[in-house]
Amino acid sequence: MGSEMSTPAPQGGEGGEVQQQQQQQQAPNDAIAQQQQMPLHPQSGLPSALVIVGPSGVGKNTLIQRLREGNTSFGHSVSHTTRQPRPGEKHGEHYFFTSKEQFAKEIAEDKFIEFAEVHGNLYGTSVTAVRKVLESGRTCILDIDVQGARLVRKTPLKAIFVFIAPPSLEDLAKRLFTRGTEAAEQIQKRLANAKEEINSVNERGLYDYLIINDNLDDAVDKLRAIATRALQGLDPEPGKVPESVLIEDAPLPGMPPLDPTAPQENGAQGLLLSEDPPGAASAAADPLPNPTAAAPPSTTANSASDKEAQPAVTSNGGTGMRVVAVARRKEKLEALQVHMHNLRIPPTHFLPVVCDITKDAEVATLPRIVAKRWPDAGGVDVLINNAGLSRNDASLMDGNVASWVEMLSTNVLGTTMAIKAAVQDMRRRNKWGHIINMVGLSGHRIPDGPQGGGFYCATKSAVKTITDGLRQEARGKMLPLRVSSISPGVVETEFFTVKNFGDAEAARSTIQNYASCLQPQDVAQTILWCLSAPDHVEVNDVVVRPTDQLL
Ligand SMILES: Nc1ncnc2c1ncn2[C@@H]1O[C@H](COP(=O)(O)OP(=O)(O)OP(=O)(O)O)[C@@H](O)[C@H]1O
Ligand SMILES: Nc1nc2c(ncn2[C@@H]2O[C@H](COP(=O)(O)O)[C@@H](O)[C@H]2O)c(=O)[nH]1
Repeated sequence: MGSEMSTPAPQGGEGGEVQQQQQQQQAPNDAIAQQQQMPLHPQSGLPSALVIVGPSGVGKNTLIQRLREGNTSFGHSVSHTTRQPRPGEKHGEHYFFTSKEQFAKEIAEDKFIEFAEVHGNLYGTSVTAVRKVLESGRTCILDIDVQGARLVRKTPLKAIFVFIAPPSLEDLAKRLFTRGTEAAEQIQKRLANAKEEINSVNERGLYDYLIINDNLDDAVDKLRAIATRALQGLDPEPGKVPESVLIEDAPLPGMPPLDPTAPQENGAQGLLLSEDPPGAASAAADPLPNPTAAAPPSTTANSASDKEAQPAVTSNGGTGMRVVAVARRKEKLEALQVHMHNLRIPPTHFLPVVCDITKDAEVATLPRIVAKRWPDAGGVDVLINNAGLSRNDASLMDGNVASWVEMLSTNVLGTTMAIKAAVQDMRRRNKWGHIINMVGLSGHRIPDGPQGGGFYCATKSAVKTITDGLRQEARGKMLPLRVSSISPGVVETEFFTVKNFGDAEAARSTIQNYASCLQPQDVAQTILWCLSAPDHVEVNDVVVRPTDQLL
């Protein structure tokens, strides 16, 4: 996720030095040991510290202020910073505003438990500031960035770590702009760093709690319960950070306003999911059309990221479908978004979402994202599972196990988790739509070849069985869910490039073995045909291949 988001870690120049110095900060507790009259690691029963982390503008200070209102049990460690004070900020109250030279001197004097370069300025927590609060028998609150949290984790300071996340990057951007304390350029920098900071939630063992600061009162209540534990010196409760966390992406900035007189789509929504592997496309004989597109009410599709996805996604033209395109590669989705914009498809009808379909928590969030972005849409009515990743080092005799795992988790588990998320959304609304899985010819036969496409074919056979199994399950429960699969032969997509680990030349020579290939539009048309069948007709499987493809 978020390859464009830069990291907040210092790089080069002053930042580079900071990083080196941080690395030398092997035992920040040395500084503590030298200076302490009382230990920073209180005995059990005494208050723990509370470390609050989160991207700039998420509301950390607001929450801390609300927590401390009328409650003297919580103290705030005042940090040092080299950034300029904002209007109204007071030295010694909001920060100790310090010159770079003074900050460097204090680093050399081992004054800090942790310090880091954040958004271009230095920030640090002094031992004295923390001790001052602890000595008064209160819980000390540290409001620090991710790098600082990692460093504090290594000290003996007994603390509970809480990550505050925004409901979406869009909300975060709004908050920073509304706060109005930074210039646009600084806001862009903070937003660019936010994605990486949010990703730190997935670092095992870094945080004890995750709070999404959506409704402020709810977030304050949650923080108060955690802070009370810290005050009582209790250990954090286990399992309070989900295994994987996805925060919805912000829309692309800078799109020109749409022409209000341009014709508008209307109607259905659906998801288009695609495999979107880090490289390109795949296997022996029948690559999947990378984009699979469209459907009525709400369509979600995985692996909608490739250029080839465009015809499929844009095939919603004239059908009134609203399409959610889901893929791992943000830059591909952005290109698709620009393309849709140029086609005058309004944001009400096309929603790109970055999501790794091998991550259960991310996939499970998709219907919630659709509901939030398109509250009028109801939910997901159509799911198109396009996941189809193949690797050329996956022979059954001596293949790479990592490639087997990658194919299995993308093609089989990704598809199944997406089905579960879509079906649960349909059940919640008691509105049953259509699920279309891309099986491919590989789900029906194994092509010849010394490289061996057997494992890929096994995953596609599994998708075929899952398609049939889902239909049986729906029938058994008397649900009017329609389940179809499409089995294309060779389609000209990135499939072979991914299969060859990005080697475009190898991909080209594979494609040249075929006089002609299917184009993504051909597959998109087949999808539309399945969807257009009257309610009492369920297309089960459509095999479609280039006229001159033999096997
Ligand atoms: N739940 C919320 N809903 C809407 N707005 C909020 C919410 N929480 C905080 N805000 C607003 O968001 C803005 C940023 O909040 P705040 O200054 O507390 O963020 P912060 O995380 O401390 O930022 P920084 O790290 O830059 O110091 C403020 O204008 C605040 O009023
Ligand atoms: N590592 C540290 N990070 C800190 C400290 N004090 C604040 N911060 C973080 O910096 C950003 C920006 O703060 P702002 O006041 O300029 O908006 C924010 O996210 C804080 O969490 C510190 O002592 N160490």
